[in-house]
Formats: sequence, structure tokens, C-alpha cells
Amino acid sequence: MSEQLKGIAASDGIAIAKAYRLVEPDLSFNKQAVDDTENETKRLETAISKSNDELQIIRDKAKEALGEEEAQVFDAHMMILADPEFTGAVKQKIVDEKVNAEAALDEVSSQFVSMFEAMTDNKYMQERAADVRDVTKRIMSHLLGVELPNPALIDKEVIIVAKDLTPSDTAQLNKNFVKAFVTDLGGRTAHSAIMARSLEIPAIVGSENITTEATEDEMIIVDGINGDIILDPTDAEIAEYQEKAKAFAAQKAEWNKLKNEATVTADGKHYTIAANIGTPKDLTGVLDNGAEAIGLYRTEFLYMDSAELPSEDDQFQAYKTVLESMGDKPVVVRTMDIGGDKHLPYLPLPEEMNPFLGYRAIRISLDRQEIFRTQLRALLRASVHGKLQIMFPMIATLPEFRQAKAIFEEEKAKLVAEGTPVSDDIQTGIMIEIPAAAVLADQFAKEVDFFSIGTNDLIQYTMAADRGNEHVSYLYQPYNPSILRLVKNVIDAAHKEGKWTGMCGEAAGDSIMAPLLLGMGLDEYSMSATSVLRVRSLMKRLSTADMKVLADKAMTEMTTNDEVAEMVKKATNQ
Ligand SMILES: C=C(OP(=O)(O)O)C(=O)O
Ligand SMILES: [Mg+2]
Repeated sequence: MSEQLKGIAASDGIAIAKAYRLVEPDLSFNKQAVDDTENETKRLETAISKSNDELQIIRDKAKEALGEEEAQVFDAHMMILADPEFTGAVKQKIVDEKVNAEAALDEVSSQFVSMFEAMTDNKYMQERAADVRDVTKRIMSHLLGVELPNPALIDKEVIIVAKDLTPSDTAQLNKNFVKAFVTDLGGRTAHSAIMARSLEIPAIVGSENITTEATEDEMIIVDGINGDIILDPTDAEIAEYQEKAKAFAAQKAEWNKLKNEATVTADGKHYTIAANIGTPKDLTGVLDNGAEAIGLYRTEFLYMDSAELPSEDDQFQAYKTVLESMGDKPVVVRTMDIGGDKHLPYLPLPEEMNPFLGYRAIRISLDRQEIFRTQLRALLRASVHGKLQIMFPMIATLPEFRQAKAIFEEEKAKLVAEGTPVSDDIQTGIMIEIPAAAVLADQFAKEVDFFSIGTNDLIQYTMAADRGNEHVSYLYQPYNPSILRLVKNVIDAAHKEGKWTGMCGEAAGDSIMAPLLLGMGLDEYSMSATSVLRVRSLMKRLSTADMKVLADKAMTEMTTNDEVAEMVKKATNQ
């Protein structure tokens, strides 16, 4: 008998494959006194040598599948295994204190981790703490005889089952083998879900108990369109979902015909459908899906992909690549938005009770200005290679925008004085993702060139419901009239000052939200590249005038998210 589970549909598509549990095994142990320290030292040496062999294989595979840069992290791990200061200290402890290898390893490792973490003025050494932790886990697994999951070694088609995936876990997934993923935790707008959409890997998050229900190698069906999971499916169920997968592929082929068309509504109005990217690697998806601009380049991934703060030149190269690939199409580059669920191993942030309400994004940039200025200089230098627009994230107050803009102008003036060519036509705008800024949009509109509404955060802050927490996902309500009124306020405020407004939160690509946004007069819609053609196809059959009536009704007559959704579905035949 098959078993059915339900989660939050996070990335479209259907996959049928065996489960691969990316779940950390139990590495707990008891500290024990030993008499035969020689034998204990041998146990340790065997575990180290097995770890080394394993890392060598993982490194080779990672290089093959993901490239040299991604593989280099494993070199750092092998260096620790070969470091006599580390392994020697463990051996010494076994002999001196007559304890088992597990206890000696754990204690020495903790000392090294604390020592590295304390080196706050040496980012490189601080980052070694994470490597020591990883290597310790690997040696420990061999001492205890349990297997660690090694995603880099996956060489057959699988569906990843995990408690949660961080954005960097997701970046390492090899699309050739990973056919889908399902997690216990998470919401639709968590960054791993957003990345799954740009990688075109079907995904379901927030299933609550997939890791307790799915066993290794068990067959699973993942329906990322509806959020359905079937464990150990029957032959009939497999056949049914193979048909659904075919229908989905056919639908995509149909949408694909619109790739080179402009986005024009049934009543002849033109809108811009843009794409969101995280790295220059995502450009293929942007071009393949016929996006008319880049409405959000999340530059923090450049920082997350790097072992240290990326240099001005490295950043310049990335920005130039993106600008050149887009030609005369606009590219909105958002300055670094670290914090919340996005971390840099080399930039330790304070422990916070509420990281999403804490030290993040522009707050870090204005505080750590050397990081911000380097990024702005790289952007300014790249500006002559395309149509650059710069956007600041998490702006709450006008003084924050003014300070960011002033720093931008200072760096621009310095470059000009040095004789470096920069464009003199760079628009500067802000993300509207904090309710305070949405409410005061009329005041902001006098000073910025554009707004881009970040509904992923705007909804979580307005509803006080964590975007990544499946327990409160019922409160994550894009169509709640409160959200709609805030969005409308922002669009109207911009238009009054002759400015444009885009939306780069996931709601822009949502089939219920897009008709309402059309009705409110939103100018630019920026979404996962894989949503562009679906939304273009939808807009082609909608009339702006009809959608205006619909949006007004949603904001004035409706009281709940579900009422709005029902009304839009009916009115737009979805
Ligand atoms: C686009 C947004 O930014 P991010 O998802 O990166 O927080 C948003 O908050 O809507
Ligand atoms: Mg945001």
C-alpha cells in the first residue's frame, strides 16, 4: 500500500525516483577509559585513512559534476586530516588521558573550533572552524561505523529527502541526478525553494515528516505542482503520474512558443516580464525563457559562493558578464542582502533571536562600509557594459536610502576623478519589503528612481509570519487585502511622481496575483525564469480594464485571502 503525504508545492514538475536521505546520522558516543591506548590509536588511524580515501573520491566526483571551484572545499578537509597538529593532538590525548578515540577527537576538535572562531580579525582562519567540524564528523562516522550522506557521490537518479536544505546545499545539487527534493521544513519563499525553481528541480517543502516516513531507496513520486508526495507507489500510481509528467511537458512546450514574443494583454497593453537571478550561471534560463529584463540580481550569492569576500575585480567580472549578456535590456542589481537565512562563513554575524528582524542587508552595508563601497565600485565600473539599475535591499527609512545613495555618489565621483568610465544613466531604487517603507511610499517616491516590491519579505513582516516556517504558512497570504492595499499604495505613489514600480517577490509570478497586479497597474513583473512564459501566456488573455475592476473589488469588498483567490480563479478561468 502506498502512503500519501502533503507539503507546500515549491517548484513545478513531477519526478519519480528512489529516495536519497540527506539526513545526518546519530554520531553520539560515550566517553570511555581505555587501557590499550595503542589499539585505540590504531582505530583512530584507520578512521583517518578511510576518511581520506572517501574525501579523495568525493573531490573527484565533485570536480566532475560541479567544477574545480566547488571541489576545492574538500582539499581543505584533506589538509586538516594531514595536519599533524590536529591529528597529533588527538593521538596525544588518547595516550595521556587514556580515553577512547571518539572522546579525544571530540575534545580536540572543540578546542580547534573555538580557537579558529575567536580569530575575528582573520576571516580566513575563522572559516576553518567549519572545515574542522566537517572533518570531525567524517572521522567520527568511521569510528562509530555509521555512514554519512555524501551528496557529491550521487551517481543515479534520486529524490533528496532532507529535514531542510540551506541555499548552499541547494546550489550543490547536481541536476543530472537529483530529480526532486522534499523537506520537512521550509516555505515557498525560502531561498532553497526559490533556487529549486531556477534550477527547474521539482520541490516540495514543509512536508513536516518526510524524513521519518521515507526510507533510503524507497520509490517516491513528487508532484511539485500540487504538493503531493506518494511513498512506495503502486504501478497504477506510477503510470498515472507518468501521464501527468507528459501533460506538464506538453504544456511547457506550448508556453515555449511565446519565447520571442512581447508581453501584451488582450487589450493591447505592454508590460515587462523580467527574471530573477542569483548568479551569472542563471543567465541561460533567462535567455531560454525569453525574459525582457533582469528585475532582481541577488548578488549575495556571489558572496556565498566565495571562500572570502569577493574582490572588486571578481565582482566586476560577474556584473559585466550579466550586463553584456542582457545587451540593452535593463538589469536591476541588488546590493548584498546577507542575513536572515543567508550566511557567509567568513563574515560571522552576531547570534540573534530574530535574524530576519536583525542585522541584515543594507543595515550591514551601511555599517561595514568597506564591503559596500567595494561592491558599488565594481558595479559602477561594470555600468558601461549594459543598462544597469541599482537597488538597495531592506530599506526601512528615508535616511537609510539617502545615506546609501550618498555613498554611491561618492564612489562614482572618485572613479570619475580617477578617469574610470562610468555610466551617467544609472537609476537607483529600493526594495519595498518593509511595511514602514510601503506606507511612506509617497515620500520615498520623490527621491528614488523606482521601487521593486519584495513580497517575500513584505508578506512575512506584514502578517508577522516567518516565510520559512511551515507551522505558520497558513498566515503567509499574498492575496490578503491588507497586502493588496499596501502594494497598490506603492504603485500609485510611484506613478504620482512619474516613477515605475516592479515586483521581484515570488508573488509577481503567481497566477492569482499577476491578474490583480495588472489591475493595479504594476509596470514590471520579475520572477523565477521558469515562470516567465506561463505568466506571459496568462497575461495575453487578460484585459487590463477587467483586471482593474477585479483588483478594486478584491481590495474593497473581500476580507480574506481565500475569498480573493476564489474570485480571481473564477474570473480568469483558472
Ligand atoms: C525578492 C525579495 O528578496 P529576497 O527573497 O531575496 O529576500 C523579497 O523579499 O521579496
Ligand atoms: Mg527580501
